[in-house]
Amino acid sequence: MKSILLIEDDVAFSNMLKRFLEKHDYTVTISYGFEDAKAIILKDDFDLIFTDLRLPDGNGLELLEIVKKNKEKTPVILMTGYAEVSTAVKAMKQGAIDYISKPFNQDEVLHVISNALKSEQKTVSVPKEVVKKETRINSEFVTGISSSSKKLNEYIQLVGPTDMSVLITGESGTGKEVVAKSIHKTSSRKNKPFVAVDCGAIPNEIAASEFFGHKKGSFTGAVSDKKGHFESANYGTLFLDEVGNLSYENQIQLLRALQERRVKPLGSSTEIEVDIRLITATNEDLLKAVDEGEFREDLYHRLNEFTIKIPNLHERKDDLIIFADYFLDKANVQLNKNVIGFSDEVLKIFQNYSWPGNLREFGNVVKRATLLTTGDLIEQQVLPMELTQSATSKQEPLQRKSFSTKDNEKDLIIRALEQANNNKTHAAKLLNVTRKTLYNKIKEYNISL
Ligand SMILES: Nc1ncnc2c1ncn2[C@@H]1O[C@H](COP(=O)(O)OP(=O)(O)OP(=O)(O)O)[C@@H](O)[C@H]1O
Repeated sequence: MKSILLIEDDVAFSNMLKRFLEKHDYTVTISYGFEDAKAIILKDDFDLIFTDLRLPDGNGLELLEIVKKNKEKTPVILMTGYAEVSTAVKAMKQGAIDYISKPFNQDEVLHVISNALKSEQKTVSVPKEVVKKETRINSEFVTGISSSSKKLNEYIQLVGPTDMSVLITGESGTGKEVVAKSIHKTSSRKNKPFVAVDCGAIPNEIAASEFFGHKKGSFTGAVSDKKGHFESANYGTLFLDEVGNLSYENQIQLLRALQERRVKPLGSSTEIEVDIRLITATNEDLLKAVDEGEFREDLYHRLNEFTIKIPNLHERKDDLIIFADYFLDKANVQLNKNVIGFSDEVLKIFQNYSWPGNLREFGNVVKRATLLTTGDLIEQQVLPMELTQSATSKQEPLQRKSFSTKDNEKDLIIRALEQANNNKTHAAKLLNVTRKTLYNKIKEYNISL
């Protein structure tokens, strides 16, 4: 498989071109800027370099010079705007093998590339950089390029290798669990278990048994021995999501287990030593809960050795295209589709939407749109209404005060869940009730999800 280094700062365009070329059996590495491309060129070998003439921090002609000096045999094709053709011709005199003016069509680009490769018979192995990038795409974590994403990643890299307890805050669907996993993966515990527990989903009465386990017969319904989450996560990381939902009694039990580093399953007389790293997450204001006496201050400080706040998606607009692309890749694999990219209108709609459900909503929107797309590009028609409706025609608010009759209540819950793509935290927020109340209501009305 021939390898191409594609250097282009237009994220949407480069990602689309990458996917198109990959469809035609090329391996493509993208670089968005001059300095980054220079480092890659010096480090790895490619069969072809395909670069834009104008880059935010340099230009294609300088890159051409670097290639000619260091990787003399690698052919370089320049992409130019219409008015820059004369510069491109000059570039060819300096050693570029060809140029192509934008906008170009798919046949043109394939033709130019295959011609350039034919004239250069040298084959190089797939560079390490490519393998690394491919695994990044296969991984569950996208780093992003916005300044808030860079900061987020810095924090993960900084706190990951330590054993500090991390409290992750952020609205529903912003990626708290994904960040927790990423911290685990950068720690020395990475080959040990990562156990995620949704505290909002555990009824108060069984929380102790869930956390610490139980012995058969220790209470009615304990039909066999059960390992608790602490024991399951031993030597690894325990991630407690929605930690603010723990009852006061459960908070005391949790604090004790953390301080003593041992747990006792219900009905057992033996304590088990546990060595876990704790990561917790909340989308509530825990400090306010502390002030109001609902969350123990000592536990709060024990959990909060380091805090990471994840920004909302609308604060990470520079990352939108990268995430869109990541979710599209994922959806293509899951749905066995081969959609190449997004129309310009769709990208504009993505930029203008407020994304109340954050990355979870974005992933769901892209997946649904991928399923509905029959051509190469995702078009506006396959987007859900709430994205295409004008910002002024807001949906009827779903407020708790509307909870009146039972039928009305059930109906409201179903609507909220639909609107929130079955994200219970988001649905609870729309209804202005706690997540716990929502769980209880879902159970009470037997609502299937
Ligand atoms: N950095 C990221 N890279 C890739 N995918 C991400 C990233 N952040 C979030 N996602 C995706 O967004 C969705 C929501 O992420 P996650 O479940 O971690 O959010 P959350 O904040 O824990 O939500 P909740 O508060 O509802 O529990 C998931 O599908 C996840 O894969």
